[in-house]
Amino acid sequence: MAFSRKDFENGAALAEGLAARVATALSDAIAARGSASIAVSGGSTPKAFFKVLSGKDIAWDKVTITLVDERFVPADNARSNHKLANEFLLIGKTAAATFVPLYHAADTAEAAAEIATRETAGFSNPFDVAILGMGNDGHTASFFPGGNHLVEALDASRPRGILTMEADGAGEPRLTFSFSALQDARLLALHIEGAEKASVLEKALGGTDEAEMPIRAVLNRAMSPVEIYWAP
Ligand SMILES: O=C1O[C@H](COP(=O)(O)O)[C@@H](O)[C@H](O)[C@H]1O
Repeated sequence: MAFSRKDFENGAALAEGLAARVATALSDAIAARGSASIAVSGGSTPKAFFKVLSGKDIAWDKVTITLVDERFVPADNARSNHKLANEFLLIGKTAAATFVPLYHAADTAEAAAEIATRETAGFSNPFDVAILGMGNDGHTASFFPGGNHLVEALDASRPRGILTMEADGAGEPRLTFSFSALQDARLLALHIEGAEKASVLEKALGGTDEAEMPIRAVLNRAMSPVEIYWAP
């Protein structure tokens, strides 16, 4: 288990701190390899972080952005993570980046996952940056407790790519990067806010049952150290 935790006074300070860390990681990647890749989470937590990151003065035209996970819904759906990215991240300077969605208007989520796996293969090995979130049920990405493909999704030996996931707590069918594709990101961060998420994190750190709390896979056996960013 390798992790560090940075606590901030409030969400605004966290957004500044995490955006500065990510901007430096992306700039370092561009300097070293000529391009950079980042996978970001959706949900309600990342909005302030996205806004600060979108103002960072880096070579966004050399950056590819995708999502850690997505609902099987089009980008105009209120629950789409792509819509969240459009509104809070792909604005300002970040608009020069290339965005690669996970959702595709295929007949099935499985068909969309195959397309997304093909379209992300060129820049996800490994990601320069992956920013994970965590739900109060201990899910991260779309690794949900009770998920129909949870075992495959958490299998580190599985080829990196996108899987589908259905679970009682997930709402729509989901598309998610595999654990294998996220766990070796050069910068692997977990962004959580609020007292409840702090308690969920403590519980996760106190056990090993990944079926109960899939975030434990990341905390316990990711290849990269996990940098935890928290604010009340
Ligand atoms: O379903 C999702 O939820 C998690 C956590 O979201 P939050 O609203 O509690 O911040 C998120 O990390 C994931 O990307 C999203 O699809």
